[in-house]
Amino acid sequence: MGSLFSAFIHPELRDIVARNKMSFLDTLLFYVVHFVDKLGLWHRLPVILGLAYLGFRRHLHQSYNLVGVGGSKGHEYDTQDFPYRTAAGNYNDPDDNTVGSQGTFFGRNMSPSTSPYGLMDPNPTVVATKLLARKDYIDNGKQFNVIAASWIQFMIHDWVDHLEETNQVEISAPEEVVNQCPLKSFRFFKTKPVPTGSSDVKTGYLNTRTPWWDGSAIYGNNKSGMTRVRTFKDGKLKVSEDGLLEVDEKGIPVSGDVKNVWAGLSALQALFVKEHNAVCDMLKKNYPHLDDEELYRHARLVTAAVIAKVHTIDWTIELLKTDTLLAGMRINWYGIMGKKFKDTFGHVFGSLFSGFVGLDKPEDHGVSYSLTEEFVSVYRMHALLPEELVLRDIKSATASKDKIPPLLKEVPMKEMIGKKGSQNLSKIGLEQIMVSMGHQSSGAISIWNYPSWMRDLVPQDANGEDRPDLVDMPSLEIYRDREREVARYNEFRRNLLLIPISKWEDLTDDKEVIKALREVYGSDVEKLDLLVGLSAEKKIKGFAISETAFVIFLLMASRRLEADRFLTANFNAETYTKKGLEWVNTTESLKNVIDRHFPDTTRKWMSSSSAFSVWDAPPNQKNWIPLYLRPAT
Ligand code: HEM
Repeated sequence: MGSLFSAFIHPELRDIVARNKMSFLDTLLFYVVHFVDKLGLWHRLPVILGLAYLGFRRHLHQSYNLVGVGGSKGHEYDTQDFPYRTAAGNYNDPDDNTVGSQGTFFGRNMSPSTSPYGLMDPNPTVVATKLLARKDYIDNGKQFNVIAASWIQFMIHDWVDHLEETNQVEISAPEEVVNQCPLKSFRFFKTKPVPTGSSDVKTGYLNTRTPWWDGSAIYGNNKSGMTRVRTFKDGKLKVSEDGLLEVDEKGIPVSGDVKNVWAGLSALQALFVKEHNAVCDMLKKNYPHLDDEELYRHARLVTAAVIAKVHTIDWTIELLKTDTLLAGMRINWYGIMGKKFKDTFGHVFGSLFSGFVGLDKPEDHGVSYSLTEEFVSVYRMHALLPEELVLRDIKSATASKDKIPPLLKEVPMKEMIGKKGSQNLSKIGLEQIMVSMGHQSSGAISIWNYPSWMRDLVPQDANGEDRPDLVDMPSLEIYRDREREVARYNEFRRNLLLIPISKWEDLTDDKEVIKALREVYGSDVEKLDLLVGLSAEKKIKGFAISETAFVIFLLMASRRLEADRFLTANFNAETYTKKGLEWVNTTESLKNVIDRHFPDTTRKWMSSSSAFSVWDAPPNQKNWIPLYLRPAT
């Protein structure tokens, strides 16, 4: 494109455009996107124009922000031989049976950081103490509740975790902050670097969970994990009589993933075990000839798709509460013609019209599916967690007009994690914890809002056993991003074609925050750690996360759907069974799932439209203007 146009591009983005060797059309799209960015305009546009912007932006990221790590390791196969989700996530991608299986490389959304700063520059404990540690609890108002916080941990435990080394590192707090650090020093295992055998990204890291949206947080990530959770009768999973997860002789829950669990996560695992078992009952009734294995396989497909759907058209639209995102997420699932059209005519005219789900074949945009380092980094959302769980009394109270159950007690979060958390959960019960979490606002993703109790946390290993070394989580998270060569904030933005900041005032209007940023990073905005930048960034109205994090979501949320054979080519009655597919197609929200297992609970205790907003929030008002014709929210 001529020099006339390039003069208008932010100087630091010119290099990125040149490095990416963009095609003519893409350069044009980039100009449009960049022009809108310069005016800070996209989220203020009417829905239809906002959607066009997001479509252009996503297209650019699909072309320039998918970096494969490690290359192809597997082989082609006949997909008909594997009409089910395997225990370790292999045999999903038709071209390579290993793609997305346990132990494969994390991909990247950009090259590893070129930052000149060292691993300890500045010391992670200084960053954590001065910029992350919670001062006064900031919550999310009525928008997002503690179920929503637990939900995203439930998803993280489905998607990602890094393989560690066996040798440890130690971080010590320097004198300037040591008095404010509950741990003067702490030890942890390094992330294990593995040679990729490729010349572009030479070292990579392995994902110990299956990155597909396959419900591995309840089904396990390999054969032994799967065997542990199954009853091998009628396809069902183990669940205890009180409806919670079974607990083994060591006091550890029996579930697909038990690392760093707390009661909120175990509750969601239990709820979806119940969902799986209910699907098994339904299938057995309709298809009495199916054996245990067949029932298990179909029920897993159905339950995993329900989870993916709840996340896409319920959780995400509460996280990013604007009409444009409401439209965008529904388009991802149903297409622009909407649910009624798709229910009537099936998947026709491609993804724009009918959504990703049910596409003829999976689409990976030329890069084998994986989740990425940058994806993990933007999901560092521990600030969502409160200091205490506020327990509500649902037994003695009768339903009040405002549907708010009386407060029972506040339980410190430390009492709700690990084995102690399991014991406490068994006293509380599934229904009570769901209602309690439903009525409690989650923490806001903001500076100075990292849970205090996580500064001396007892982590659990993959077997659910307490680790001997306590960790300072916010410091550890700063170290992790640097260790895995994830770009720092400004480089991250540039690589996502977002306008970088040139001074602290570009990041935030808060003078106190700017003062603290200067104290830690001086005037060097390039040094700013990603997690701090994501927490400090001015937010778009209605967004509970930063715009920078959102751009990774925009790319990866679609990818999780469109790259998966079981949500595209095999999302059909033959693979799921007719009744199984109907189950997915008639479940629209977490509320539907809760209602199925606790028929009275939401009627009695929930006023809000979504189970992810605080339950006493007023329901969404009917808006008579058709969604696509609405002005900006
Ligand atoms: C009580 C609840 C939770 C506890 C006890 C917990 C604890 C932990 C621990 C100990 C780690 C490993 C740190 C390391 O060695 O690098 C971790 C990683 C992580 N957690 Fe949490 N967490 C909780 C909830 C959440 C929530 C609500 C989110 C929200 C998205 C979340 C997202 C993550 C992510 C993205 C990682 C990085 C995974 C990786 O390195 O691959 N966690 N968490």
